[in-house]
Amino acid sequence: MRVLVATAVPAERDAVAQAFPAGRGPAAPGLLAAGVGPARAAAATAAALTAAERDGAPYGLVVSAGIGGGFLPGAPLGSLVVADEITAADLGAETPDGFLPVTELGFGTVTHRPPAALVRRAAAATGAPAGTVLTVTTVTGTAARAAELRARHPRALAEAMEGFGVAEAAALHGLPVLEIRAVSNPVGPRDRAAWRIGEALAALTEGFGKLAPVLESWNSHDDQ
Ligand SMILES: O=C(O)c1cccc(C(=O)CC[C@H]2O[C@@H](n3cnc4c(=O)[nH]cnc43)[C@H](O)[C@@H]2O)c1
Repeated sequence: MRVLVATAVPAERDAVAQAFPAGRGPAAPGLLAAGVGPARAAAATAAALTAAERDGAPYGLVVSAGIGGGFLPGAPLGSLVVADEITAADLGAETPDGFLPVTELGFGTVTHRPPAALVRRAAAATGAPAGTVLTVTTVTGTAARAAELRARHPRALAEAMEGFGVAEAAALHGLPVLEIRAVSNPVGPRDRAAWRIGEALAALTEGFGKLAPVLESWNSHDDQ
């Protein structure tokens, strides 16, 4: 089964590629630097999936991967998290009584759930905790916003900007999705000096090294 790994930027794509030094073989995934943000990620991922189908080499699994912000204490700097829920945190409406997700307005979806057995295997192989990974269109930059997100999503381990878009594209193609994030910064007050992008990229490489046999051996029929 072919696997497509969609990152936001080339540095993340290259960090994943380093885990597959030969760049080929059964475990080597297709790699796509899809762009930043859920809309761009969805469009680029959908285009790649359509092209692969057209070329007679369809993908069977899509993985959203990259760096992200971590909610402490579950996801400290340099750690890895696996999403068991991929949730669009700001897709909805503000009301005087608080935020309403689009689902409560009668539209669409706000959460995609990766296959449970795949999540378990990915978490076991990497040693990463499994939890909700939020997709936001604005990087959290205040303690108040971090507290609001945590209150609405108590299981959240991390936030990033692409997972939900990648998951929407995968769902439109009838494919399962997984999201893996390496924590580059805490979710909270903006402190650019505290970002540890190099450490997070190294964690991404190490994590994909451990994930390779899981991706290679997994097929959707044995998800239980
Ligand atoms: O605020 C800055 O100075 C700054 C510096 C470098 C990068 C950024 C980004 O906004 C990168 C967004 C990019 O990285 C992912 N990411 C990483 N951490 C977070 C986060 O805490 N919240 C949301 N997204 C994050 C995201 O997936 C994008 O691809 C800013």
